[in-house]
Amino acid sequence: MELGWLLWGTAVLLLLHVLMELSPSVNFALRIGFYCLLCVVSSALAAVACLLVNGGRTVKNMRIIRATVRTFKYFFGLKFEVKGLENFKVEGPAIIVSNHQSILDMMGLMELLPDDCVQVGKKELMYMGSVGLIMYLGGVIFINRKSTSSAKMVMSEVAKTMVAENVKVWVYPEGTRNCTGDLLPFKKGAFHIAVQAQVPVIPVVYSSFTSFYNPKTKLFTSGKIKVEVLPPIETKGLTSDDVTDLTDRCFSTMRETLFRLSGRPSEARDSS
Ligand SMILES: CCCCCCCCCCCCCC(=O)SCCNC(=O)CCNC(=O)[C@H](O)C(C)(C)COP(=O)(O)OP(=O)(O)OC[C@H]1O[C@@H](n2cnc3c(N)ncnc32)[C@H](O)[C@@H]1OP(=O)(O)O
Ligand SMILES: CCCCCCCC/C=C\CCCCCCCC(=O)OC[C@@H](O)COP(=O)(O)O
Repeated sequence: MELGWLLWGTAVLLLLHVLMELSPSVNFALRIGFYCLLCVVSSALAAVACLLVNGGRTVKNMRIIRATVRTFKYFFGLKFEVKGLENFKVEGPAIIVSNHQSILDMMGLMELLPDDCVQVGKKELMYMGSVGLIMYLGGVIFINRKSTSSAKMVMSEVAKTMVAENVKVWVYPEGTRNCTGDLLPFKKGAFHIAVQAQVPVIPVVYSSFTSFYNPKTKLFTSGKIKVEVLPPIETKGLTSDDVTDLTDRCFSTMRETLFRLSGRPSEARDSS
């Protein structure tokens, strides 16, 4: 009986392996499916650990989540080459902004995440079962993207609490995933918070995933991701009138860095 199961198991694994080799679509679906399964199962396990160790919703749980998610890269053959980590060492709170390419970004996020740092996420993520639960327990700030006024209210509250509680806040200023190898125009919420709280903005840039991950062409192989934490941009003395300029400056620096890290030629930069 047990030998029968073993043979069936081996046959199914072999079949999946052959299908993955033959078809990029099957390879992509299985690898993404496995990633989602890993997220769901690890979130459930991490949630139990968070509840046992810290008792409820607190940024301290991010340490447990970070340690869990950092193991994921080994399953997918992903390597991170990180530079500039010393730029996270600012006194007190800060706003961290980074580019957002895919759901795979959670691995890159946790690879770098400093202590006492929460992320801003869309409200819909809260309803993703154990994944929503772990985000809630880690202190993720959920915003309703369908209501500008409510999102702005939550962001303004964040500006106050991040100073009171001495936490850093990680925002994806593009506001959505974008896997084109370029940046979408930045939304200004993160920069408003930074100015309101008078805290620095720390830009983080991940090189383009397009050489190893592309949902359109069903590409998902192993790969190397270069990451750079850029020097903090001070906001002391800036007012709401300076937010547009601050946003534009940060966008230009990050775009330049993205192209450099991704090895994109300068003609391509100028023509886009
Ligand atoms: C194992 C499992 C893993 C577990 C991992 C756990 C980690 C989980 C990580 C989860 C990661 C999940 C990752 C994700 O889920 S990413 C998706 C969610 N994140 C975001 O959307 C963040 C970026 N978005 C913004 O910052 C937007 O601006 C918001 C959402 C705030 C509003 O967007 P909206 O599109 O509605 O409006 P608008 O941007 O056109 O702005 C309208 C006007 O308002 C002005 N304005 C804006 N804000 C403020 C303000 N605070 N005070 C005063 N004014 C403000 C603004 O300048 C503009 O005016 P003007 O300039 O045109 O005159
Ligand atoms: C009871 C319901 C059960 C539902 C189970 C759902 C299973 C979910 C499986 C895998 C989830 C892995 C996702 C990890 C977290 C990803 C966060 C993320 O990257 O969200 C995207 C968001 O930044 C921007 O959203 P859009 O690009 O605007 O869209």
